[in-house]
Amino acid sequence: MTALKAVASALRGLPRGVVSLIYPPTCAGCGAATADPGALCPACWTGLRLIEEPLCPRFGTPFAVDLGVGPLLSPRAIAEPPVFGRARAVALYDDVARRLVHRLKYEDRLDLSGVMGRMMSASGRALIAEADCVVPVPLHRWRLWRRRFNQAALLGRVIARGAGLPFEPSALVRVRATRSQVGLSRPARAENLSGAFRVDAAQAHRIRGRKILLIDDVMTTGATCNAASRALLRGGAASVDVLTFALVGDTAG
Ligand SMILES: O=P(O)(O)OC[C@H]1O[C@H](OP(=O)(O)OP(=O)(O)O)[C@H](O)[C@@H]1O
Repeated sequence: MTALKAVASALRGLPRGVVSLIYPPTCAGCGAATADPGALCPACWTGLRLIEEPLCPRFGTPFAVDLGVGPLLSPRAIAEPPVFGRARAVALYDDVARRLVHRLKYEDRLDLSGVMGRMMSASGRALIAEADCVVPVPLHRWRLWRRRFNQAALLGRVIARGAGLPFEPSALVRVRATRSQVGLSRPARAENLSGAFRVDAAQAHRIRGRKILLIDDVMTTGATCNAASRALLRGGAASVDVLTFALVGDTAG
């Protein structure tokens, strides 16, 4: 056993209170002291713009007012119907949600995938109940080599484990080394991702005929999730729903 493993194993054996004395729990959003590990402080909770009903059944975008007329599609869902069936997200990509995603993805805070994944499990309960398996949006192998982890896979693993669903991180592959979507216009984002994914022929049996829950950290235009969903459906998936931590944009109307 390495020294690091021995320390980790010893810490696991200690009562939680003792571990908290050595590593006091801090807020996942801002780093302030909290009572419980993996929790958000009251200020970050308040700052998180959680997405609640009423919302567009396709994109999951919240409506500003409840017209009381049942499920209504957003203008965007009518104008550009997505390839996936339904998308849901925990929060609008604002302030606290942005900070959480950035800490996970760019500051190597892999531990945040636990609390973020559990929030996604709660927001995506209806989608999870109908899914057969969980597939994360893959990174191209070069990006994975540089970053050393795939944030969508970390979140997907937490969600799959919580739901008792099969986790399939290698069924879908990113075959083109696309540039980051950050800074691109809406049409350029769609162009960038066009044909970027395909189902690995050797793994196709894992998704064939299955209802897929596709996981990503953020949805902005939906170009990434559309391209990934298209590849999954071409590869034989029965349907694709999307669950992300954050959704860029404001209310749908
Ligand atoms: O809905 P869209 O307009 O497609 O944008 C969302 C995508 O953009 C970001 O990834 P990015 O391309 O920056 O790659 P990265 O995850 O490797 O940083 C994000 O992680 C989503 O995958």
